[in-house]
Amino acid sequence: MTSLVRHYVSAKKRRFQKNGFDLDLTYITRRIIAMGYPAEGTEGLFRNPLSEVARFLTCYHEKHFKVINLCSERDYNPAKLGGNVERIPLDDHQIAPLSDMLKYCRIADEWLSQDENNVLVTHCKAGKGRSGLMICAYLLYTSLCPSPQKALHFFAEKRTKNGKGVTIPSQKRYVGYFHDLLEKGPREEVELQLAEICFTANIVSSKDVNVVISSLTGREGCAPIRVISTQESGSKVSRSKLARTLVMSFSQLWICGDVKFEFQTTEVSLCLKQYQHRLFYFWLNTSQIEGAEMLFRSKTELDKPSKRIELDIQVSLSFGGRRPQVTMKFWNLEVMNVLLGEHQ
Ligand SMILES: O=P(O)(O)O[C@@H]1[C@@H](OP(=O)(O)O)[C@H](OP(=O)(O)O)[C@H](O)[C@H](OP(=O)(O)O)[C@H]1OP(=O)(O)O
Repeated sequence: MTSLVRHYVSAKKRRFQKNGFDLDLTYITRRIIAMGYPAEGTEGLFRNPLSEVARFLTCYHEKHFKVINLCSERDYNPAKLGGNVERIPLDDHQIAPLSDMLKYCRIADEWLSQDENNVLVTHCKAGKGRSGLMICAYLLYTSLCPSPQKALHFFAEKRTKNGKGVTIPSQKRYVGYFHDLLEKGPREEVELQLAEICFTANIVSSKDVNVVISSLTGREGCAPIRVISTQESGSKVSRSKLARTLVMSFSQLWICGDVKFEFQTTEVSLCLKQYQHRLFYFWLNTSQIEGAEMLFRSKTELDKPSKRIELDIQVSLSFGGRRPQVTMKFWNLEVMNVLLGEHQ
């Protein structure tokens, strides 16, 4: 019964089923493993049981495995997996800053180059989104894959039966950003002046929309820079219900680093309490924006879009100016250069 539940939960991911093992675990290459969370207690009934993961690793890779836990939402005692466990905490369904992607690659490279028999085991919760993001970064770092598209395809084919590995558009975008970092070196940190958000969607004709703009601030997580609500009369918003278009304008709104835009509507629950319903979100890194506009042409380009949004949605951000970063420091250019220097 538990086996059926585990198979159901691991869905289309390829499992390791040999010699009495049945785990949500896949060899992406001979030395790179992705797996689902090694869980204990009730969670172990429907995910990989931690004791089975420990037994597998000891049986196949004794003293030659290192585990990287990418979950920010849960943890376990590293000793239960032999002690050689490192954590790079990332939030579920979100991006990793480029510095964390580089950190992962450095840890992987150092470990794998120590001994031909060493393997690297990466997991998040499902071992698909966040793990895929980091493993794709490493496939590029080691030139095993020549392009972001090839890396994403390679991971998806190895890890899943339906070719759906990293599916969140912002995570895919960050694999592209990482490739750019490897090819061209770190870019100068820039601040962008956000001049306008233009939003065309079915929801505009019937609902008020709130946009929460937040910025990644290292380990403190994501801090809101600005919340814009079309309900507030003070904000500069123009709406055409017929054209289903909403335009929000700003004069002095500067954004920098890894920035998240989350679009929401205010809804009322059955018990008459107000709550924010998320419509979709996306991430960008300001240094990677080259033109004066960033455009999302359809629902498929947005992260975790709500069922309430129709396919033909369009969102654009217009930037009024750019300047070298002066007020905030997200990742240290010097350190990035040193790390990349050693790589090249
Ligand atoms: O792709 P989906 O919709 O199956 O979402 C995965 C989630 O499945 P769910 O939606 O809860 O059934 C999945 O959750 P569960 O394992 O199903 O609890 C994870 O959150 C996974 O992210 P990651 O691989 O841990 O980074 C999620 O993967 P991403 O969507 O973040 O790629």
